[in-house]
Amino acid sequence: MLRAVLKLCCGITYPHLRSMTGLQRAALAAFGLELAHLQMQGQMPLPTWIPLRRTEKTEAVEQRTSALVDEDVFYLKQGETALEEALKIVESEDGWQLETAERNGDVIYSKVLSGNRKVFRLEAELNASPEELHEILFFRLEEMHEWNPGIRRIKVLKHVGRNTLVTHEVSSETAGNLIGQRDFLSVRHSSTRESRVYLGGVSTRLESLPPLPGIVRAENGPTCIILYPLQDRPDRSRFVWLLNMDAKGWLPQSLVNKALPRAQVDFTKHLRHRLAAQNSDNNRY
Ligand SMILES: CC(C)CCC[C@@H](C)[C@H]1CC[C@H]2[C@@H]3CC=C4C[C@@H](O)CC[C@]4(C)[C@H]3CC[C@]12C
Repeated sequence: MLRAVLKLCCGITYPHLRSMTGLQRAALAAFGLELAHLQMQGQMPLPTWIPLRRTEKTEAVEQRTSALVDEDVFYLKQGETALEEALKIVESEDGWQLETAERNGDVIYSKVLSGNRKVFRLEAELNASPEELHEILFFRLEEMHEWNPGIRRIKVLKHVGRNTLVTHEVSSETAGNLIGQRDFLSVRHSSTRESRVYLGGVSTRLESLPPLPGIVRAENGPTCIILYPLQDRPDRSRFVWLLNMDAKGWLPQSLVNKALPRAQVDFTKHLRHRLAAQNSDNNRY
């Protein structure tokens, strides 16, 4: 019954949704996200394509659990593969061109992959150890909007073990973003090897979170961040970030190719401020 009512509502509202603007769209997007979360927490019925026999409860629960386990394995594999593929790109030696060299020593190289996708590799030194950055950039992902105005919000939709996440990321409409608001649905995976931290990610799909009205769903190809401790200063890190993004929407490629390295520079600037704030807190107490 509830499902029928929901379907009816969707049908009736569809033409109006298409003509919505501004705040209304944002409200609707938030509503959609909440529904998706309810569904993930099992407070809403699963879609009909999961065969559940409602009369035999235990069997239903078992089926649901095994479906989730398959799903977990899927995300885990997707995350690991993304990291491997991104590392191959970032560690490839040929075809990189210097894009920008900032006064503070940060550099961005770019490279055109087959299929004409331009990817960007930022290299910087940061005033924090790889573990501290791992904490900020992975385990405390949902706090990112607090220190980075380029991000509207990040929500972890699913945890698979400690090192794999499914996340929904929404960029801001403002803050030097030439391109307009985008959202991303990603699987993110982290791993640690010999005091280095690797963060990988790629766009993924989730039936319960289709693109939101009014926000263009962009796509991440395999991307990664590598955090190396500096040999003589283990409290500092070398930060290497591969940005591999299809911003989608009808935009001139030249505009996108300017906005992406700019977004990397901005991101790094905000990350530095975040680290500086943390360091001054530590000195105070
Ligand atoms: C220019 C327009 C299209 C996009 C601007 C926003 C970009 C720069 C934002 C949107 C989503 C953001 C990502 C969201 C989540 C993560 C995972 C984290 O572990 C490292 C940072 C990283 C990878 C962010 C990097 C910056 C990011 C890609």
